[in-house]
Amino acid sequence: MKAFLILEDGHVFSGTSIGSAREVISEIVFNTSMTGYLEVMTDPSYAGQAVCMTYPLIGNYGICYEDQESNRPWIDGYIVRELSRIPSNFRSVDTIQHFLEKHDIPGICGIDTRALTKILREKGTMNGMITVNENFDLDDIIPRLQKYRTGKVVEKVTCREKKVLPGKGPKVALMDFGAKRNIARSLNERGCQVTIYPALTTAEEILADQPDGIMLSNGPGDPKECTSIIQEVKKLYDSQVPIFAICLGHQLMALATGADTHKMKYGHRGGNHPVKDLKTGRVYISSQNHGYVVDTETLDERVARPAFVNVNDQTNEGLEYIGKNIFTVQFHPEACPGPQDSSYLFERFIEMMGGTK
Ligand SMILES: NC(=O)CC[C@H](N)C(=O)O
Repeated sequence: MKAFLILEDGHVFSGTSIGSAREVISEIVFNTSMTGYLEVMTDPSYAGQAVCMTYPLIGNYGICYEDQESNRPWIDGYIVRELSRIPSNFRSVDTIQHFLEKHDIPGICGIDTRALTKILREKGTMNGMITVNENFDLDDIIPRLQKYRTGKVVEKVTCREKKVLPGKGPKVALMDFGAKRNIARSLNERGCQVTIYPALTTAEEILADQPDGIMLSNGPGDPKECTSIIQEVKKLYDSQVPIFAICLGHQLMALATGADTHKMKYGHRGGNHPVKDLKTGRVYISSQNHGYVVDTETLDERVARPAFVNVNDQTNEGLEYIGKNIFTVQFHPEACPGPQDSSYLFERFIEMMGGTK
């Protein structure tokens, strides 16, 4: 079946429908990872976005459920050049086609993803529609695309109930704003007892459980949409409990302590983003997925100082909070997909909490 990707600037790509035939409007972003497509699809930070994979052949090693970063795919739509017809992998239990269909997620294949990516890089991230309706009316669709806003998405992806992963080491409270599974796993396999809390849990409730440390997770959407969560994060900042935050968590801590964030032109999504540790000068290759960034000019130097910078575009990649046991990163030390260069940061967090007991 034919499908179309219509961008809000009027570009139309024609390809073949994959997954569900449902029509969807979403923000269109691109990801440059060469592997790890299932981790991307199931990363809750993509809720509210349709993802174009720049790697030209997707699906060749099938779907291995144990690689999922959450219990379902969260992308609004999927855009690929070529979908592998014959996945081959001894661990594979499904195909992308079936996986998307099962979760009612539409997609399009057979389009020039390189041309699409160039448009997004030149004009910036924009909204788009994936549809199988051949009689679409651009005059009707374009104003709808221009008006569309993603809105609040954290509430949609967070867990419904508190959950404990037992461990003999430090007790970590993990705030689930749409956490990738490998954050809890990275802490748990280093001995931590991890309690995962729904995003709207109050600071009082978390602190009453007396955690040794608090982990603020990644998550979808504009950080400024998380108004009530930001107030709770401020209370966590005011407590003396060590805090480590990743991506959305990093942005929320910055907003909670008076700094500002803004939307980037087309964001960072992929597995090869170089970040430099400003203390040591050492560069790590990191996994990234974000469209917003902390404005370093708005940082109060008495509150926080930049700890990491992106080597490609000099944007902020991490903060260290002055006089506090708090550090936060914009990139993903939990990888999945992507390089594991920065997984040592979980060990740094454990040391901040007093080490393994
Ligand atoms: N992976 C994340 O946590 C992303 C954070 C935020 N939604 C952004 O796009 O910048």
